[in-house]
Amino acid sequence: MEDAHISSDLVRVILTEDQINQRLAEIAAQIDEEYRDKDVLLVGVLTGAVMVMADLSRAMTIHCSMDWMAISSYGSGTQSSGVVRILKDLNTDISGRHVLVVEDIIDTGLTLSYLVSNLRSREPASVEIMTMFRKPEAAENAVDVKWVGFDLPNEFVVGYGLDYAGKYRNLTSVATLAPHVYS
Ligand SMILES: O=P(O)(O)OC[C@H]1O[C@H](OP(=O)(O)OP(=O)(O)O)[C@H](O)[C@@H]1O
Ligand code: HPA
Repeated sequence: MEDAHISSDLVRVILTEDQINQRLAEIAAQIDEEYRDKDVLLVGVLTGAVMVMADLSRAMTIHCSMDWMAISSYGSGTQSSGVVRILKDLNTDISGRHVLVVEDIIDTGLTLSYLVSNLRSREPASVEIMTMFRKPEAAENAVDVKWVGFDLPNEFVVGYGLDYAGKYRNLTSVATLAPHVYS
């Protein structure tokens, strides 16, 4: 029977829970300022953004609404399939609304470039992006991101919403996985 504790599968912690919380507080203060006089709709991208949406929204002190989309490009592995699909659309009509997309990670940037052009076609008052993590390759699919928590090295990481094969999302830090996990 494999060890049920997540920690036995980790090699290196890249970001601690404290670092994540501190950065979230800084970003939440900037978002408060930006949307002080606007009715902002936070759009979380399922499933990975659940953690950042919950923590960011509670670090904010202004009113906000929330909605969710599910988009898939990764299947169950570590490589983007390159094909982006909407699995669940918004419940909200965003025409004339100020939309802030909340993401866990921008890796290739494919998911967000598709999502942002899709949202813009619905004629919102504005669309901005907040992502907790960003990988170097994101620069290739130019998406204009207003708030980035952390720039990460180009390796596969898990935790704080990020999964491998559906697991590790509930890790409170961000870490790399041991080779035995992939074999
Ligand atoms: O910039 P990209 O290369 O497109 O990658 C980023 C996307 O990949 C992950 O989603 P995934 O499709 O794995 O779904 P999940 O959130 O349910 O894990 C992540 O949550 C982003 O939405
Ligand atoms: O490094 C990653 N980890 C988990 N999910 C991801 N989706 C894109 N990049 C990653």
